[in-house]
Amino acid sequence: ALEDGLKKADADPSVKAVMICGENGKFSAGADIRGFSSPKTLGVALGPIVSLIESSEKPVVAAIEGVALGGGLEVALGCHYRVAHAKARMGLPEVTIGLLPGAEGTQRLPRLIGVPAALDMITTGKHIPATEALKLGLVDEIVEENTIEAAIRLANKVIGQPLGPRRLSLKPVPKLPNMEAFLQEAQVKVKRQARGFLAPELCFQAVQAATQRPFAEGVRRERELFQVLLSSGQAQALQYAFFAERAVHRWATPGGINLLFIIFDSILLLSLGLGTMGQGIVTSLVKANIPVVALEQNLEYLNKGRKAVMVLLEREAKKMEGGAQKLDFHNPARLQFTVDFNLLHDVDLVIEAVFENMALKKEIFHKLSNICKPGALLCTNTSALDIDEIASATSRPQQVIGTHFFSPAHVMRLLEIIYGRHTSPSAIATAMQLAKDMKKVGVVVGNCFGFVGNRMMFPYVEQAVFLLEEGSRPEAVDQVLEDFGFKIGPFRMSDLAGLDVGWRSRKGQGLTGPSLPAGSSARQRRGQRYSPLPDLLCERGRFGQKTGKGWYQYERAGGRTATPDPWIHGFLSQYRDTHRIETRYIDQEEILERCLFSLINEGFAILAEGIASGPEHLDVIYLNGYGWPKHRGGPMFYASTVGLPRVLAKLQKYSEAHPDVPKLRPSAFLKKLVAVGNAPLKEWMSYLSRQSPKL
Ligand SMILES: CCCCCCCC(=O)CC(=O)SCCNC(=O)CCNC(=O)[C@H](O)C(C)(C)COP(=O)(O)OP(=O)(O)OC[C@H]1O[C@@H](n2cnc3c(N)ncnc32)[C@H](O)[C@@H]1OP(=O)(O)O
Ligand SMILES: NC(=O)C1=CN([C@@H]2O[C@H](COP(=O)(O)OP(=O)(O)OC[C@H]3O[C@@H](n4cnc5c(N)ncnc54)[C@H](O)[C@@H]3O)[C@@H](O)[C@H]2O)C=CC1
Repeated sequence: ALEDGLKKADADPSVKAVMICGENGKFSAGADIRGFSSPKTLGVALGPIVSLIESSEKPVVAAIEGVALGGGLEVALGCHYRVAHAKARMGLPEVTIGLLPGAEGTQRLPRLIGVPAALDMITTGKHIPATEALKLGLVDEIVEENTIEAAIRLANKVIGQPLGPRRLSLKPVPKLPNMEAFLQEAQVKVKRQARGFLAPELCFQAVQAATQRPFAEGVRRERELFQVLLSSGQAQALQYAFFAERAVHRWATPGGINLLFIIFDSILLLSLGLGTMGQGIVTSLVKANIPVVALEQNLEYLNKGRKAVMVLLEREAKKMEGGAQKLDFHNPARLQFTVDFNLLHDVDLVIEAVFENMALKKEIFHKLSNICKPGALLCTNTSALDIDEIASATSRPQQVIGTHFFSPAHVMRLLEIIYGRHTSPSAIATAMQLAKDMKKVGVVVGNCFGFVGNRMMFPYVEQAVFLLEEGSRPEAVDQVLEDFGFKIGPFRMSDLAGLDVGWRSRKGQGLTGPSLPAGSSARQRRGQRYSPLPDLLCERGRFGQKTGKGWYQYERAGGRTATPDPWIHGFLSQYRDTHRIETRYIDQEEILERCLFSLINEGFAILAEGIASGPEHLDVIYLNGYGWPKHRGGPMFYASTVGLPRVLAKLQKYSEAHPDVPKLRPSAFLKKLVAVGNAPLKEWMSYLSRQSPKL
């Protein structure tokens, strides 16, 4: 249609200029992402249309409202002038779906805004606001009122002016005094951050081509690189992740009730507990413009928490400087700190984040139930405790729900929303809306120990520790998983989070410490293999980064640079001697498969139990809360690319070698999916006789 319209306009002498706009206040979100996997649309090329726009003999002005993303922005780059609404956003996000701007964008953008800014936009895929676009020279004008009228005004003004200087393909790429050195440094940075993710590196190469070749040759290079990415499994994984993230917003209860209309504008929210999590939660709420009261148990904790929150908010305010939105956190109507429980009367929603202790949580929920107004929703940030038991301490279990944030809560996007036996649909809807307002990804899951994310994480960490017992080292295991794409491996992660957290939980479960029955075997608990290694480290005061020693050593307590620790190596070999374990060489494949396949196996068990609605939910949880590499699409998608028969065969092999490790025993659901012929991921749930009874 664009092509037809342009040709008509060119042929009609009464037409003096052309304005291109979108419908309903949006310019364009780019290509239809679903189209990339459909052979029908592969033949359609946008590049030649962009060239056609640029070569028009009549001025073409883009009127950008809402978004101009991907192919949409490339269309705008073909226009001779660009007018944007002040609230519009622009970007070339192709890299985030595993591609590069394939309609000549990598060649035009550097010619317009220079190599550093273009490289930044293209390799990160970030959306920039119109104000920034104006500063960069990406748009010619921004307006507060009617963009289309402003674009028409501009078009009328420029009729008759020479178009040559406005055709980006004819412009040289602006020179940098040190282009060579700049590009080298930029490439190193892109590679370091990409960790096996192809698209940023190929985006870089396409922009580099713009600096080295004439426009037409640069376009050819862009096309070649685009084809490489298009046929890579990584692009498919990222596009799957894009739609999976949107699919988790569509949830329904068994009766099909779906309520998502709760508005948070005037809600007063209470955050209870201002420790590590409370601080991040309060920061996120203020950022989301939700009035909040933060409550602590005494003035000492309150002042400590307030200070930490203020530091976080100052930092956030700095990041937002120059933008349209301001953080309003000095206003007591927006943020209050208190130790006065009487303020609970007025709040609409409470998020509890006190110590992880069932008796304390029950005591608090009982109090909340007595004090809060009848409609108030009571949320708990517990990471593993039973939501139903917490709800049983209240007279309104239908209004109790788990809202499991991830640390640091003002950064991590995931919010696991845990539905108890009595939780009402409107409570779920409210929590989902809260996630949306906080710009987080809410995923509704059922209630079980560890919920979804942590429950899948337990076998992964367990395998990592077993591998140490058998002969590996923390740095070897971490390296394999970091090469796979995780930002940090399990041991670095455990040092960061603090080994004492798990130790406390294991003591609570009677797996170690004074409550462990006398005469228990060192490496067995309840008939299953158990590794006391993490407990032994804790007993020696090695809690990780906070104490300067854990699975690694650090420069000081609180230090962040992990160095392999010879003490650990000696300790491990002594441990193996004590327990008569023969040290063996463990290769990378075994490390990867045992850690990942045990996690995936747990995922199948979760699906079969109806704790999550589908594999996409598990993948969204892992992509947004656990640093699973995006270009691998999440654990369940990854399993589908490896092939379920292979996952099953490997689990069977490892399970036979370690019969006392139940988490390696293949789940019945996985076996069933293999038996029906390696069903594709989209069909998995149709092989369960009862779907999501808990949702
Ligand atoms: C002709 C082929 C020739 C190819 C030549 C190469 C051209 C290229 O260089 C390649 C490209 O353009 S690739 C596409 C680049 N564009 C993007 O990545 C934008 C992705 N979308 C967004 O960021 C947000 O949805 C956005 C900011 C737009 C809106 O966010 P919201 O939070 O308001 O809404 P969402 O819930 O995200 O989205 C609403 C519904 O729209 C669907 N959707 C959005 N963008 C889409 C897109 N580009 N393709 C297909 N579906 C898309 C989205 O899935 C959601 O659907 P439902 O969940 O069913 O409602
Ligand atoms: N730290 C983490 O990475 C994550 C923790 N969680 C969960 O979040 C909750 C809080 O954890 P953290 O913030 O790490 O703990 P924390 O120990 O840093 O903070 C807990 C805070 O609760 C306050 N508190 C205790 N009793 C109180 C009472 N009666 N009234 C008001 N405040 C009270 C304490 O003074 C303390 O400031 C726990 O349930 C934990 O399992 C969930 C996700 C991640």
